[in-house]
Amino acid sequence: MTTANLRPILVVSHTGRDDSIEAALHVINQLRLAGATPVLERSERDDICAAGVETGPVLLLDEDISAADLEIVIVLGGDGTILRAAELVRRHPAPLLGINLGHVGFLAESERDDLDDAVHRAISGDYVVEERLTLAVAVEQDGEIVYETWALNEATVEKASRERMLEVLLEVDDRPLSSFGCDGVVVSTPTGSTAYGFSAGGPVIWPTVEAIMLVPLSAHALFARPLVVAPESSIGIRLLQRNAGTGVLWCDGRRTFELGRGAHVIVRRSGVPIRLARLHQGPFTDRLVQKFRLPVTGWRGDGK
Ligand SMILES: NC(=O)c1ccc[n+]([C@@H]2O[C@H](COP(=O)([O-])OP(=O)(O)OC[C@H]3O[C@@H](n4cnc5c(N)ncnc54)[C@H](O)[C@@H]3O)[C@@H](O)[C@H]2O)c1
Ligand SMILES: Nc1ncnc2c1ncn2[C@@H]1O[C@H](COP(=O)(O)OP(=O)(O)OP(=O)(O)O)[C@@H](O)[C@H]1O
Repeated sequence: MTTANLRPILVVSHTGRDDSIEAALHVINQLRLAGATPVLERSERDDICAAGVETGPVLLLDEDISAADLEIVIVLGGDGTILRAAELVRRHPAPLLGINLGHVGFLAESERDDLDDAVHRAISGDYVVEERLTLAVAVEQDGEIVYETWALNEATVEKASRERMLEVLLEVDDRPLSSFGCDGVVVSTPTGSTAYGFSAGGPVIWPTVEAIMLVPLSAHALFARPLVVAPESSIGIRLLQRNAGTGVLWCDGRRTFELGRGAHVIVRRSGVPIRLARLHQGPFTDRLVQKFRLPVTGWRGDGK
C-alpha cells in the first residue's frame, strides 16, 4: 500500500501514563514522517496537551473525520485501553492494533520494543485481520427493553449489595436451567475466557472456537459448573423477586446498568465482531504460555 491511498490512522493511548503519552507522540511523528495522517480523540489531544507537550496538527475523531473512514487504530496501553478503543470503532472496518504498554496486554499484538516495526506494518498494511465474536446484551424489565449494550470480553451480572447474595435463575435458549444464590454470573466470549471468566474458574477457549461461556461466581449450589454453549444460544439471567438487594450489569468493566428485582438480562452473540490486526501468526498456545508465563519446563525436568 502507498501512503497516497492510506486513510487516516487513529492513535489511542493511556493518557494517564507518561510513557504512553511519550509513545503516542512518537507514533504521531512516525505517521507524519511516513506521509500518513494521525487522528486523536479530542479528550486525548487535550490530555496530551495538558501534560505540557504538543501533538502538532492532527485530525480529531468525530469532528474532522468519522470512525468509518479510518485505516487502522494503533492502541498504546494494556487490555483496558484496547477495550476502550474497541468502543470507538465498533461497527466500522478499521482493525485495532494493540501495542502493550500495560501490565498484561493479552489482547495486544506487539510489545513496547517493537513499536517502530508495528507502526511501519500498520502503515504498509502488512497485517491480517482477525474477527472476534462479541455479545449483544439487553436488559428487560416488566416486559420492556430498558438497556442495550455489547461486550468483547464479557457481560457480568453481579450483586450490588456486598452483604447480600444475588438470587438468579439461569436460562439457556429460553429454558430454565438452574436457580441459585451467588455473587454473580459471568457470560464470556472466547476472547474474555482469559479474563474474568478465567479468574472465576472457567475454561480457556481458543479464539477460533465460536462459543459462549457461563461461569457462576461463588454460587451456593451443588450444580454451578462453568458451561459452554453454542454461539447461537441465548442466555438469560433473571433476578428473582425474592432478592433482598439489587444487582448490577457490567460489560468489559466499562458499560454498566443497575438491575432491580425481576430484571431479565439477555445475552446473545452480536452480529458485529471486533476486528484485531495481527502481526504474528503464531499459535494461540504460545501466546497463552507467554502471557501467563506457564511453566512449560516444570520443576521436575525439561519435559524430556
Ligand atoms: N476478578 C477478576 O478477574 C476481574 C474482575 C473485574 C474485571 N475483570 C476483567 O477486567 C476487564 C477490564 O480490563 P481493564 O484492564 O479495564 O481492568 P483492570 O485494569 O482491572 O484489569 C483487569 C485485568 O484483566 C486483564 N484482561 C482484560 N481483558 C483480558 C483478556 N481478554 N485476556 C486476558 N486478560 C485480560 C487485564 O490485562 C488486567 O490485568 C474486564 O473485561 C474483566 O474481564 C476481571
Ligand atoms: N486515557 C485514559 N484515561 C484514563 N483512564 C484510562 C485511559 N486509558 C486507559 N484507561 C484505563 O486505565 C485502566 C488501566 O489501563 P490498561 O488496562 O490499559 O493498563 P494496565 O492495567 O496496565 O494493562 P493490562 O490491562 O494489560 O493489565 C483501564 O481501566 C483503562 O480503561
